[in-house]
Amino acid sequence: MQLPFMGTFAIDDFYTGTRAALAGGTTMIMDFALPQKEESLIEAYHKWRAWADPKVCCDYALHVGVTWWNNKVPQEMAQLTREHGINSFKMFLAYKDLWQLNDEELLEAFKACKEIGALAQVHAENGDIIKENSKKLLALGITGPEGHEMSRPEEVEAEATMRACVLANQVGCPLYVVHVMSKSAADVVRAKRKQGCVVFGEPIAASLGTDGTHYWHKCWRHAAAFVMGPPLRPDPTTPNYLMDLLANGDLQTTGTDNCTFSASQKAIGKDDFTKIPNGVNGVEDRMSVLWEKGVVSGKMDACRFVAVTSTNAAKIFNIYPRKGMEVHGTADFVISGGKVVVEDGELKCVAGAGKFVATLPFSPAVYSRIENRDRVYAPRKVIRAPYDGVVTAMNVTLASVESQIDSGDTSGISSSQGNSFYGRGRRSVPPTSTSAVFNLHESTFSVAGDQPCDQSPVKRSSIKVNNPPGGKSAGSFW
Ligand SMILES: NC(=O)NCCC(=O)O
Ligand SMILES: [Zn+2]
Repeated sequence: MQLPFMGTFAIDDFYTGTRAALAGGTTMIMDFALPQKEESLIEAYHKWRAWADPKVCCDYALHVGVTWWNNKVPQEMAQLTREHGINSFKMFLAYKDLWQLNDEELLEAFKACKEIGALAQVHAENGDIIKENSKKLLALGITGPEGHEMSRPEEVEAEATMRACVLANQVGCPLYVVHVMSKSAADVVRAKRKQGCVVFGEPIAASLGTDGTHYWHKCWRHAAAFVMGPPLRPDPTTPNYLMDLLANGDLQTTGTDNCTFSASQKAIGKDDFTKIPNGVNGVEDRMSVLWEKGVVSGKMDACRFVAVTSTNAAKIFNIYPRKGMEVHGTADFVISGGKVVVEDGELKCVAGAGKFVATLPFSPAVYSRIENRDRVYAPRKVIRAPYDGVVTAMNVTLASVESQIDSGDTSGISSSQGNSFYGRGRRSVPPTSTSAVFNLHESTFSVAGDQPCDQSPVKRSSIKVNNPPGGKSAGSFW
């Protein structure tokens, strides 16, 4: 609501926006407080509270954006979590030169979230690629809304989604992917969840209800109305696909990213698609779109509808159980905070009646698995008896080794020296043990065939290793 963005302000403010939410059956919203570069996160939070508190008609909470990085930012994040009821932070992989963080900053932000029990959220698109593609398209004379989608196709969203999942997983941070707009990005979320990552995916009313073919509409005003980031996808099977994933549990919640601009605001970009303010509506329509495309279509039952529109988000953002709502398909009556605010289609909401809802850190729905993983997968050292054999003296030269061998004194030479590059021809070194038994568990292993501790008189032919001991790994270690 009223987001300052791309040279203007989103046209829904906290009054009209929350009024619309209630009219559609939504009794609490979560908005984003997004600091400008270098602006204090705490100041941005207070600014949004001052905008919202006198105007909201329903309850609301805030996510705060981490739109730039220095060593003060994690301190402010911790303070927001401790003192101001913020338990989620949004990081942008897009909007280069405005809000975009690089990978190093993302890692720091993810580490900070984990430390304070917050949920990391990402806007997943590769801003560097978008910048490059936009330049090319504009140079080709493609200035209309279709250029918006062409500059940031599915792959650009999927890459950033994958990168965010990997970075977050590497530091054990739970991740929430906002506005999942494409089949490819949804597939990444699904695959990462199957691999055990703690990641949640949120399609929105727009991506579930319509598609990106509108960007090619002949009426500029019509096409521009659909411009948002990441874009709606021209593949018309996308909404059904996302709904199926939502129905079967691969995606978890539904948002809107409600960020509306009038036609005249969109027209800031009438000659250049990169200047069209990004954002679409949805806060009033979300429940109806979900009911129609989710339940009436037969993809999900009423209980799953409640879960994906309300309960799952409440659990993830640690404000469950606190809300209760009975629905009859459309919002004939809406009760918010014990008061009837919609009765027979008539809105009876009051500005300032909503209250700020603090969100506490370490949401059990998010952190119980993280804590379990940390405990089970914690790196552990192998407990073993100390090595009590010979240790090679450092700075041993070839000459000194050879003179020791010639004199028959091999006590100071480790077996690895004996079989080193220089030692290959000297198999006449007398074995210190006559046993031919070879304990692979206690040896190091050379794919070249020679065992560094091999003192058996039996000369072995080379060993071809197709599979390393312990099996193959998908990683790079082997
Ligand atoms: N999504 C969008 O186009 N506008 C709102 C800002 C953002 O989250 O990207
Ligand atoms: Zn976003």
